[in-house]
Amino acid sequence: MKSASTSDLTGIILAGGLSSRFGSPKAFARYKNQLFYEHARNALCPFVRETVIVSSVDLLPRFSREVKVDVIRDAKEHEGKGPLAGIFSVMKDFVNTWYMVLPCDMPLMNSHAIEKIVSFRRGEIDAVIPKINGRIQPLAGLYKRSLLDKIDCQLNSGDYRMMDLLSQVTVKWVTEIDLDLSPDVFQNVNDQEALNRLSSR
Ligand SMILES: Nc1nc2c(ncn2[C@@H]2O[C@H](COP(=O)(O)OP(=O)(O)OP(=O)(O)O)[C@@H](O)[C@H]2O)c(=O)[nH]1
Repeated sequence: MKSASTSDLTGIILAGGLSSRFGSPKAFARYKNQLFYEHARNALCPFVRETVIVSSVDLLPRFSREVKVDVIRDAKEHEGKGPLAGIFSVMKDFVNTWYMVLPCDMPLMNSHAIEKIVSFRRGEIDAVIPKINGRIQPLAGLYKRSLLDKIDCQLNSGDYRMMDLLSQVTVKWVTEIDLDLSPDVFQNVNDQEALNRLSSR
């Protein structure tokens, strides 16, 4: 895979949350001989200056033992506020122009998809967000650092919804046709049944 210019891009892997439906931390679930977070890391790697895993405080020791990339906890002021808090936390600590965000629970995600998504970045837009089979995928999108203050304000107001952020900013929506890939890539795994289905294909 040919790598694009990477200096203006930081990768974010969202790995906090409770994984209550899955029953154990999803980042450390296994698919095809790799842990879930490793699939995300490998997809991002060719295109980013660095990848940052953002997780809850209880998982930090486990990540630090296993991972040779940056791992941080959610910013204290927004802890427990969901994925938007994770994005905020990385933007705050790692200054860059663009952030390619992935959840830790999309093990079919690959570099081809990332290459396509980041190729849509332009100065005049705030985010590139996939709309796959008509379904918006805000956790697998590209976000501009200029959104940092807006995200902070929104989280402070008690509104943690990604869609409320996206409704206020300039978004380039991209479909599976624009991205030239199978919708399966965006399949996320929330429970053991979904993992079993994926593994038995
Ligand atoms: N950093 C961070 N990531 C989060 C947080 N909440 C969810 N995520 C991540 O966002 C993605 C989607 O999370 P969900 O599956 O909706 O929530 P979850 O808490 O992990 O799982 P459930 O308890 O089953 O709802 C996953 O990659 C999570 O690791 C959070 O508060 N902080």
